[in-house]
Amino acid sequence: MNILDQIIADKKQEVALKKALIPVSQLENSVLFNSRTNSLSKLILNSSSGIIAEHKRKSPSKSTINSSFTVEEVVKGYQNAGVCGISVLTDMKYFGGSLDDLLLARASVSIPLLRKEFIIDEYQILEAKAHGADVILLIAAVLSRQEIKDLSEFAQSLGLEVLLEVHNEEELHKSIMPSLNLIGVNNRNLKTFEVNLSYSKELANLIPNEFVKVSESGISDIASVKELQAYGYKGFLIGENFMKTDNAGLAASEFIKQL
Ligand SMILES: O=C(O)c1ccccc1NCC(=O)[C@H](O)[C@H](O)COP(=O)(O)O
Repeated sequence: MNILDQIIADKKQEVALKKALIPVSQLENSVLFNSRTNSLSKLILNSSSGIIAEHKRKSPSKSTINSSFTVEEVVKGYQNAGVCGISVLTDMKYFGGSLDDLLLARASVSIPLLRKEFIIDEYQILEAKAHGADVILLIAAVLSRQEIKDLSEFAQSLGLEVLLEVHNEEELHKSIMPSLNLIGVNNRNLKTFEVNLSYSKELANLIPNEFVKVSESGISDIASVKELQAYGYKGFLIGENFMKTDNAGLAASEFIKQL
């Protein structure tokens, strides 16, 4: 079993447990559930940098990245730096995140928040909305076309945008449909952890222009962003490069000033 299969097997158990503990009605009655959402895709299209900065404590590929920052200081630093949106990892076992992180982020900033999660069930989309997300992630490698359709349409019916993540041509072709807003190419192979920006470059022309193109993972220098911009990428999801420093917000600010 590769790491992605393991994460999904754990996630199925986690979701079943949470469904038994917290009823849908509780999520739907939460204060944030009926609040308005912000469009990440519009902000990216109107920005010159397109940076989506990630709150990431640890990862399966790198173990601990940073455990000393508070969520509030990271996300406020990112917002002050001028990022378009913030990705908040909510998986506890593999990334050290939680839905409380998302809630704290929502209380601290007004810019769009992406719930970075392994979404396999509508229940997790209701959780995302109830905890202040504006965007959800769907990973093509772990979902069928029908599941992507059902989950993305459900998210959009709640006012959430959808970032669909692919890693190869087959996943991209399977997934293209109108109920997506952004298409992200993950430069990290989630089964082997190999990182290579060539994945974004190879898929760039195959992504229809109506979707905002996002390049994800392994981005650590300005030259890479400029190169990817030339391939039509407007959004850049960056986690470790900022989180591994002493001041994630400052690192993001210095990065954006050079763009
Ligand atoms: O980051 C990992 O090791 C990882 C392993 C297995 C599944 C997902 C994983 N990461 C999720 C992400 O997509 C990244 O956190 C995100 O794109 C930012 O990447 P980076 O800038 O390289 O931290």
